[in-house]
Amino acid sequence: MFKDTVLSILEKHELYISRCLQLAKQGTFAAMPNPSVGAVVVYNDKIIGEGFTSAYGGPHAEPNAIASVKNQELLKESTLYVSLEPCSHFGKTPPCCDLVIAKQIPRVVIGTVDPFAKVCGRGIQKMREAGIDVVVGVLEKECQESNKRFFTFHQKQRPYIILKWAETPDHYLAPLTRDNQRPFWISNTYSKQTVHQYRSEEMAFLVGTQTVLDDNPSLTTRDWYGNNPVRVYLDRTGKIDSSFALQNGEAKTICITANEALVTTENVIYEYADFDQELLPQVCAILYRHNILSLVVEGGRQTLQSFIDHNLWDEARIFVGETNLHEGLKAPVISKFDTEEKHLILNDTLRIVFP
Ligand SMILES: NC(=O)C1=CN([C@@H]2O[C@H](COP(=O)(O)OP(=O)(O)OC[C@H]3O[C@@H](n4cnc5c(N)ncnc54)[C@H](OP(=O)(O)O)[C@@H]3O)[C@@H](O)[C@H]2O)C=CC1
Ligand SMILES: Nc1c(N[C@@H]2O[C@H](COP(=O)(O)O)[C@@H](O)[C@H]2O)[nH]c(=O)[nH]c1=O
Ligand SMILES: [Zn+2]
Repeated sequence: MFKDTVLSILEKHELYISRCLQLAKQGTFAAMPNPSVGAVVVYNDKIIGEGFTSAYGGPHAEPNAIASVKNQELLKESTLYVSLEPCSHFGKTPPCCDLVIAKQIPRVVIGTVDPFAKVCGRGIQKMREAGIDVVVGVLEKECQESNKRFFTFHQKQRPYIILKWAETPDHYLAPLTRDNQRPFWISNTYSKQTVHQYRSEEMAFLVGTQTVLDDNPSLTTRDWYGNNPVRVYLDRTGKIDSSFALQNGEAKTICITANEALVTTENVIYEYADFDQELLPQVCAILYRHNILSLVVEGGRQTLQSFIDHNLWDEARIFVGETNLHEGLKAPVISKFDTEEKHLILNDTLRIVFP
């Protein structure tokens, strides 16, 4: 298709990095906490090899792309395109930059530098020192966006934070009074299934104390495929005991508390915080220590509003149901945001808002 078109070098670079980004999407959730990367090998304007990051612990995109090239001799005259700088450290796999050097690939085009402190330019430097022609910064913003959880984690030392709640069209989160320890459902069953899909995609879900007391949530992935997220809840004094679902051992669970008499059990890891100081920076530091790249804050109102008021959010997913409540607990308010998408889920509207 492109044979008869004369593409500038930059257009070619952008074309192949775009393909890397398409490939990277295939690995996004399985690779976490690793970034998902795409790589293509190009010989004489033709793609001869492709790869993306395997599930966590498996080979990275570059070895996968290189291994897919049938005639390995052609690597010596090819260009490797990759959406993130090839790694230079020994993690679960050996450094990708060493493989690129060993295969004598003469040119490498990189989307963006790796923000991870152990790499961060070292992969590029090592390849240049080996005589490889390295170009950096093609579709840089798009490449960073494709690994937004990983970039937020390394650049801000906190997880990528998604706020999520369901509200009525008249902006209520829950009725005023409750007579059982179950959630009051505002959104429909397909929205609920969507939330369970989110639970399989993001690394942790957090709720406030009152939500645990009122709803007794499980925060598990029951209505979708995949793993349960890490469950996190706030419990300053220690009101939540083993009768609550969050302590049933179904998933790794972290309780953030001020009560140092609470000791970690098989089912709950207690992390201590000073609730007289700003709590949320402490929550972020604890989750960073647990290597949690993404967090969904599920409620309730006070907890969500405190993340909003501290500007500690990267995305909000708001499910708007179809039935008014007329009175109740008011939904959180985001008074300023940059962009908004709207999707229909049967009669619910899903608003996705970015700061
Ligand atoms: N429609 C929906 O999507 C959802 C609805 N809900 C509903 O929301 C209701 C609960 O909301 P709400 O009453 O606002 O309670 P929360 O669940 O937000 O819990 C509030 C409590 O958590 C602790 N806490 C929260 N944020 C902070 C902070 N920044 N610093 C220190 N402590 C903090 C405090 O505990 P302490 O006072 O002990 O220090 C506070 O009283 C429930 O009825 C539930 O059904 C909940 C989730 C989602
Ligand atoms: N009521 C309400 C939600 N409530 C959220 O879901 C939690 C219950 O999770 P689980 O016990 O795993 O099903 C509950 O504590 C609260 O955080 N979510 C929604 O998508 N729509 C809704 O209408
Ligand atoms: Zn690598």
